[in-house]
Amino acid sequence: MSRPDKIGAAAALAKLPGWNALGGDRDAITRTYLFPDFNTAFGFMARAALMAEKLDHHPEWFNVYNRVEVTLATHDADGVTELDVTLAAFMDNAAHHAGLKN
Ligand SMILES: C[C@H](O)[C@H](O)[C@H]1CNC2=NC(N)=NC(=O)C2=N1
Repeated sequence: MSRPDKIGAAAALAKLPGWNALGGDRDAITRTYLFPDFNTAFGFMARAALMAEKLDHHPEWFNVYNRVEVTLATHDADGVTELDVTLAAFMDNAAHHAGLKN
């Protein structure tokens, strides 16, 4: 796949309410989702995983019970690209369908 162009966290965040810059010296975006329970959290992760495979673009994430912390960046571009915006928007939609609490 062709290498996507870096747009940077600030440009991505303008399109993604609810997301934040990771901070530090790394160009990445982050969001924490809270679900009713583990079942809904893991259902969300399963949907996101299938889309990640389809896009060949994968999240960094951490799950404890009903909480899923997600960080997105495009490693090949050393920062945030439109691929991250696409995956983030998909995850937001999936999270709302899964019963997002926050
Ligand atoms: C070989 C494979 O296509 C690449 O390593 C893909 C896989 N998933 C990826 N995911 C993310 N987030 N960034 C990448 O640069 C990336 N590259």
